[in-house]
Amino acid sequence: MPDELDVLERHPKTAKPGEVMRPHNLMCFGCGAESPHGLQLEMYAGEGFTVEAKMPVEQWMEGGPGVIHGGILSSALDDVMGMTPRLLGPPGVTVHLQVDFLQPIPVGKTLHLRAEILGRQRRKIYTEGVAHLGDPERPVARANGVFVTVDVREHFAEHVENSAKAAEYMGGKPQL
Ligand SMILES: CCCCCCCCCCCCCC(=O)SCCNC(=O)CCNC(=O)[C@H](O)C(C)(C)COP(=O)(O)OP(=O)(O)OC[C@H]1O[C@@H](n2cnc3c(N)ncnc32)[C@H](O)[C@@H]1OP(=O)(O)O
Repeated sequence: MPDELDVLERHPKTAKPGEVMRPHNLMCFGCGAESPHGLQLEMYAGEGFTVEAKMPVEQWMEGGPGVIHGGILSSALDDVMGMTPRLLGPPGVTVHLQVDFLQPIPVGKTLHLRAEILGRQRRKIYTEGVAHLGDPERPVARANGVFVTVDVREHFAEHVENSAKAAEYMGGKPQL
C-alpha cells in the first residue's frame, strides 16, 4: 500500500452500519440473489469502513473431501472486499487479489467474512478480508485486495448485452 493516502469518508447515501447492502448485480456470482449457481451472499455494512457476511459451507462447495474449495473461498472474500468501495461511493472492480489459506474449512460450518478498507489513493482502494468460523481470534483465511473504481455505465457498456439481466439494464431503468 502506498504511503500517501486520501482521507476516507463514508458516502452519505451508503448503507448505515447494520443495514443490508444492495448486490453488485442480481446475477453476481458472489452476492446476486438471482444467481442460480452463486454464493448468494447477503452483505451488511459494518462500522467504519467494513462489510460483513456469513456463508454456510455446503457440500457443493467441496474441494478436498469435506472441506471448502479454495476458489469458492477466494470468490467469497473477493466479493465481500469488492463491496467495500460502495461505502465510499462508486463501485470498484478487482485488480489484485491475494489469499492466505490458514486452516481447512469444513462443510457444515458457517463462514464469517469481514472486509475492511485499509486505504485509498485516487481510484485505488486497498482492502483486507478475514474469514473465521465463529471465533474472530482464530481466522481460517486472510486476503488483501486492490479495487479500482469505475464508471459502471462505461466499464460494462461493451458486455452488458451478455448479462442475463440485459433486458433490465438496457431497457427500463438500469440498476447500474
Ligand atoms: C449492476 C450493478 C453494477 C455494479 C458493478 C459493480 C462492480 C463490482 C463487482 C465486484 C465483483 C467482485 C469483484 C470482481 O469480480 S470484479 C471482476 C474482475 N476484475 C476485472 O474484470 C477488472 C479488469 N481490469 C480492468 O478492467 C482495468 O484494469 C481497470 C478498468 C480496473 C483499470 O483500468 P483503467 O485504464 O481505467 O485505469 P489504470 O490502468 O490507469 O489503473 C487505475 C489505477 O489502478 C492501478 N492498478 C491497475 N491494476 C493494478 C493492479 N493489478 N494492482 C495494483 N494497482 C493497479 C494503476 O496503477 C492506476 O493507479 P494510479 O495511476 O492511479 O496510481
